[in-house]
Amino acid sequence: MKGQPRRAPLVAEGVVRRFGGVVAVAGVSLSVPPGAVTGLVGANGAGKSTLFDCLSGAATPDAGRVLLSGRDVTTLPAHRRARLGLLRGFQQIAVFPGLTVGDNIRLGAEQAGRRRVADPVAATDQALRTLGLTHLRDHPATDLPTGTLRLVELGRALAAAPAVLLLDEPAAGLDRAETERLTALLRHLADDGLALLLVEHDRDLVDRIADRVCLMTNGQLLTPAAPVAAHGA
Ligand SMILES: Nc1ncnc2c1ncn2[C@@H]1O[C@H](COP(=O)(O)OP(=O)(O)OP(=O)(O)O)[C@@H](O)[C@H]1O
Repeated sequence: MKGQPRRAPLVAEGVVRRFGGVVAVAGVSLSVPPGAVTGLVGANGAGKSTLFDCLSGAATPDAGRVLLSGRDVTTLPAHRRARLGLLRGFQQIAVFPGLTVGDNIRLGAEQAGRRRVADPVAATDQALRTLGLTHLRDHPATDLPTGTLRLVELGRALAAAPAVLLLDEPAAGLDRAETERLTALLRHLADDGLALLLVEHDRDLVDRIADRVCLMTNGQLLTPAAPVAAHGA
């Protein structure tokens, strides 16, 4: 993490989410600081995806609050949170195959709204450059390797100028070289100021990239802030 500590742009306070009798998230408090990678690990069914849903706006908590840069966004839907700088990537790759790589990424910039991204074309160019995809700008988003499609999806989030990025299994389906490239990229984004929360089953990857790791079990966070390593300090 660079410089002085800054206010965490994303904070969860006592978040609870139930499905009938199942308490999927049982009172989780968490802050996701800028300029750092926070890893979220835990066994299948621990509640990680449900917590992500509550943070991103895909689900509304039954209790507790979600704050984005100090603003209570607990009941705001995902697209409104995106306009405030909270973006999420999914485990399942979701690019639009009928569009080019550039147009897929530009969608993210457009959806962010002009108040957040004044120039969607420039934001698209910047994301393409960051991801090393400029040469594929006019390529249809079909017949591309999984690793490239993941980058396109990441590009859509980056073009929306996120302050907070939630990534669910971003390395799923990637080979070793692609995983290395993604790891370096995510680290670079965090060092640039992004608040990154990462759910990842590849514990080795988490330990290499994360500034701290939160362990979730039975809907609760066991280790809210265990330091792992100093990156770029
Ligand atoms: N839509 C749903 N309806 C009922 N129960 C659900 C629903 N979604 C999740 N659950 C339950 O909530 C608990 C937490 O699930 P969740 O998917 O959040 O865990 P997870 O840590 O993301 O697991 P995985 O690593 O397998 O994705 C589990 O007991 C799961 O069965």
